[in-house]
Amino acid sequence: MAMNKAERVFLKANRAGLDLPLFTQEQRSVTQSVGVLLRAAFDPPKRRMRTILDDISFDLGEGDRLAIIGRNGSGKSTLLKVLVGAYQPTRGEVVSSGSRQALLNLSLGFNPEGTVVENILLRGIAMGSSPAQAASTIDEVLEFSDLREKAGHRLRTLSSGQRMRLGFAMATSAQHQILIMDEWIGAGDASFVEKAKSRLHSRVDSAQVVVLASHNFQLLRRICNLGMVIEEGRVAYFGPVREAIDEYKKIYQATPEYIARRKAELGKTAS
Ligand SMILES: Nc1ncnc2c1ncn2[C@@H]1O[C@H](COP(=O)(O)OP(=O)(O)OP(=O)(O)O)[C@@H](O)[C@H]1O
Repeated sequence: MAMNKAERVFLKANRAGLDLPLFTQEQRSVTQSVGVLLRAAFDPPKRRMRTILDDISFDLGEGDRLAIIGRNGSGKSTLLKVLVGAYQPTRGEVVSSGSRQALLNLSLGFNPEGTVVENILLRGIAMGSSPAQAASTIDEVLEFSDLREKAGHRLRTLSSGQRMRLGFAMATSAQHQILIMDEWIGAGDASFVEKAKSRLHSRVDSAQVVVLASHNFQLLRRICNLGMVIEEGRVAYFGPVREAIDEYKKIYQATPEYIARRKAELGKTAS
C-alpha cells in the first residue's frame, strides 16, 4: 500500500461492468398450502446473471472529487464496491495508484466474538498494516470512539451506535490518498457527529482523489468538482458537478416519454 510520494495518484475506470447472479422464483399459487410447501422444497430458485453496471469510464487525478448521483437502485453503492476492489469487474478494469480508503459500511467485517481491541488489530491487519502498526492505532481509536472502558468487551455486546463509532474511528485513523465514501456520516450522538464531521473534512481536504455517492446535492456541490449520473448501471452524464445535478433533476422530474427516450439512448450507447 505504501507508495513513493513522487508517484502520481489516480483512479481510473475503463469501460468497467459488473454482472451478478440474480435468484428468481417462478410465481407460485398460494391457494394450496401442501402444494406450496412441496414446490418450495423441490423447485429451487433459478439463477441468472444480471448486469448491474456497464461501460463505466472515468479518469480521476490529483484534486478530483467525483460525485456519484442516481436514483435508489441505480448502482451507486455497487460502483463504489467495484472501486474499492470488493467486486472484480466482469468487463473492463479499474486501476489506481495511491493508498485507498473506503468509508462504506462502517460496521462490516467486525468479528462479534472478538474484543474491541482484537477487532482494531484484525481490521488493521486486514487493511494491510503490520501487527505492530495496527497495535499503534489502538490508543487513538479507543480515544476517538470514546470506547476506552469497553476495550476488553466482546464486540457483540456493543450498541449499534458504539459499533458505528468504532468503525468510523478505525476507518479514518490514517490519512489516505484516495477516499471512497457512501453518504456522509450522520449517525451517533451530537458530540460524536461534530467530532466525526471535522475529522472527515480534514480527511477529504487532504486526500488527492475523492469519490462520494450521496443524495445531498448541497454537500456534493460543496465538496465535488465532477459529477456522474448513474442510470440503470450506466453513465447517463459525466461532467462538472453542477451540470450533473441539473441533468439528474431533469431525469428525476421526467415524463414517461423522456424516460423511454433516455432508455433508447442508453441502449444505443451500450451496444
Ligand atoms: N449482491 C447483489 N446481487 C444481486 N443484485 C444486487 C446485489 N447488490 C445490488 N444488487 C442490485 O443492483 C442494483 C443497484 O444496487 P445499488 O445498491 O448499487 O444501488 P444504489 O444506487 O446504491 O441505491 P441506493 O440509493 O438505494 O443506495 C439494485 O437493483 C440491486 O438490487
